[in-house]
Amino acid sequence: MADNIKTQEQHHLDHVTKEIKAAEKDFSSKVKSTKRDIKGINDNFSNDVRIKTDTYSGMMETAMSIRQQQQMLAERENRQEYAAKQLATLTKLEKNPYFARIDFKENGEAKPETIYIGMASFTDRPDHYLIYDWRAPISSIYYNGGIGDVTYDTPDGEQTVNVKLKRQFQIEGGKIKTVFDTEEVVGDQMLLDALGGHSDTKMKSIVTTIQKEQNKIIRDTSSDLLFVQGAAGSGKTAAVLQRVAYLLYQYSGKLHSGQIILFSPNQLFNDYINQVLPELGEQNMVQMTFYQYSSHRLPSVEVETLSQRFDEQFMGNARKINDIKGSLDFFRAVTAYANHLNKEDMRFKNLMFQGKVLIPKEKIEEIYYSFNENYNLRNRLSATKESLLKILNRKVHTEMKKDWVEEAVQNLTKEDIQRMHADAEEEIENADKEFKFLARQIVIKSFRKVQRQINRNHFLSINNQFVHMMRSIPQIIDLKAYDLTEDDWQQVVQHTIDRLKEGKLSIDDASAYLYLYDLMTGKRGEREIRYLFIDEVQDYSAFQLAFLKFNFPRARFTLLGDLNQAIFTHENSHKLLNELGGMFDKEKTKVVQLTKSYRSTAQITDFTKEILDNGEAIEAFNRDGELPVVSIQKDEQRAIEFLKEQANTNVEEHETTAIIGKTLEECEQLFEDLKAAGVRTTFIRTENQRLVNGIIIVPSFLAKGLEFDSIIMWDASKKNYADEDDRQLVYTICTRAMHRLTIISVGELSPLFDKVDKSLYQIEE
Ligand SMILES: Nc1ncnc2c1ncn2[C@@H]1O[C@H](COP(=O)(O)OP(=O)(O)OP(=O)(O)O)[C@@H](O)[C@H]1O
Repeated sequence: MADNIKTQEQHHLDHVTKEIKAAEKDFSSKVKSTKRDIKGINDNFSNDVRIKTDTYSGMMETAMSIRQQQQMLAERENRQEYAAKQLATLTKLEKNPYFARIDFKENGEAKPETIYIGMASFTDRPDHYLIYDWRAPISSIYYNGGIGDVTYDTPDGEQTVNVKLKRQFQIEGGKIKTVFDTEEVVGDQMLLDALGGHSDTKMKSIVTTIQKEQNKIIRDTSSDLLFVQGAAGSGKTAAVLQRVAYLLYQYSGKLHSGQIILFSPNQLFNDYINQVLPELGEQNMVQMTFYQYSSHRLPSVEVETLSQRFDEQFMGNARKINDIKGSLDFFRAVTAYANHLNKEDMRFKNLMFQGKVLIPKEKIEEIYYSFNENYNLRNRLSATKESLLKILNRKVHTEMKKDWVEEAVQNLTKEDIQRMHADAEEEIENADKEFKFLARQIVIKSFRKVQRQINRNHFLSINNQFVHMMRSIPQIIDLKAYDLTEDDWQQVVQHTIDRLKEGKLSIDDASAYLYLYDLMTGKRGEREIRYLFIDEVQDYSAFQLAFLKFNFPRARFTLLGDLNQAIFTHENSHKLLNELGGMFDKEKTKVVQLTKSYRSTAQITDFTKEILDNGEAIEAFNRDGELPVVSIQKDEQRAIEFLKEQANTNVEEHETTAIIGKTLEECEQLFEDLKAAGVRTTFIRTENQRLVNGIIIVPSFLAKGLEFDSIIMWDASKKNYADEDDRQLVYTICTRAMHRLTIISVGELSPLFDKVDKSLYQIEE
């Protein structure tokens, strides 16, 4: 790049920096002055508010002046908050104001216009933009095309401009480090620089190098369902996080981060991504795992954890039944079953008081079915509750006459009695009335528990209902279509019942249980949430997705997945797309494919794609590295020795290294063995831990969505990965590597690597 261009650009940068600094000064003094104002208002509160409480008008005047003070305070606080936010943005901008410049001509205009694009917009006077936010409509030019005609979306429809110049910058500490002009969409060189760095325990934003396909995902505002099917490392997670930032910008003032929810594969992943949005100047959305969502709603049930789910082997009939439980057929069956409860079969529990039946379940059932057919489950339940509360009220009188109440009245202390009167403000006329008053208070107080039980639907017997539903399924679903007999089904149901008796549910059963409960109680779902994201959607069943749709009825869905990385649902995940089709309006469904893999070197991507049966479509990004190493060692001791050497090399080269084992137990053993061999590692046992630098050991099911400079796959032997079912798991493990992949096998290598061309890796024996 000619020096004079760099000089000119530095000149421009100096000017922009100067303006930013001036604005910073301005906002900084605004923050200070509003702080002073707020302190002043608080200090002078008693002086400024004229307290007059003698007369009605005096009281009114006092109330008005308090209100005025409060309004003033709120207004100053808003101003201070705004100024502080602006100041924070400017401080960030000052360090790195922009990363690109575009010169373009709009239709019919003679002179090209120049814009600079950065992390936030900045104007030195109204409507005079020195920097455009990367999310502004015009900034799409940068992501959508190279030199020549480029089309982008504006609030008024599509626009085409003719791009004359596309310039990219790397700026550090107010100085331009590099400038380069490119003809491409986003230059490979810039992407190479971004991808060539070392991984971190926290994911970073990709704003400067967003790819065209990713930009489509980020800026989509028209789909109710956006389904992104992308290869490992194709930037699904990255795109979705920038999408959240985009939506918050686009709908600023109307949408806040609490209305966006992200379902992620595990807690470790949540921790890994939680810096991206703050880095982009936005707040994090709500993040949870499906397990957390289910177990939070079922506090008295132990829902199967990730690790337990992973260890569960479904064979033969159990597998077919699991397929049913995850299907849309089953979702519809639960819905149909709940509908029939409007007529019969609702299960109830007695309402108890002091160990005795207060309102028997037969009575509750009678009330429940006394309402006419037009009632639905929701208003049938609320009408029943109303009746039960009335009955409870009527029972107060009878209960007051019981011995225990008389005794309780006699045992009341003076303070108790005073307190009861203070609450009720009733006059004492004579001893009899006084006794009745106190007895009534005592009964009402002890009935409160029953009242709470009524309000919280505790008279419904969800466990019995769930069991009854499971038993009734053969009448609703044609089991033959799933190659199962009724006996097969009832056997598995018995297992579920036994589990439930111990207070446990599998994650699939928990979804059905919750859905049934929601229908029984007429729950309408969480209406606040406007956008729902699911990462690693291939590990969800169609049932779970339909359940989430039911629970978040006003949310638009963005689903990200890689059918090749289904580690829980296996082959079944391929049906998912079809089933999804039925849940959303076709017109408002968009499917985007991302085939280029950015995470790994070309050598690693070329190797990993051959593990798959249908990996041809995956395209490696042109970043060079070493060939993956496959090391087959005779016995465990030699394998540990090799592992130790490799781990030491990685540490010397400052690479973050993850040793990924298949199961938790295997990792535990390896951790002990390595400790004995003098290798320091951190063992990630649960998803609640944090990622740390250095060497970590992590079980395969917790490695989802994560990445590391270097991956060592531990024990890729035939005995460990014999099953065809493990193909996707092996692919998921190997694709976590950015720069280096080492596969160690104790004994014969898994046949899942048989298809990989020998020229794509280096073998060490
Ligand atoms: N446009 C881009 N510019 C720079 N880096 C990118 C870009 N797209 C993706 N990356 C990087 O590639 C890596 C993989 O991205 P990400 O984790 O989002 O992929 P993914 O599709 O979610 O992968 P997986 O399904 O394997 O978990 C990350 O380090 C991400 O920052």
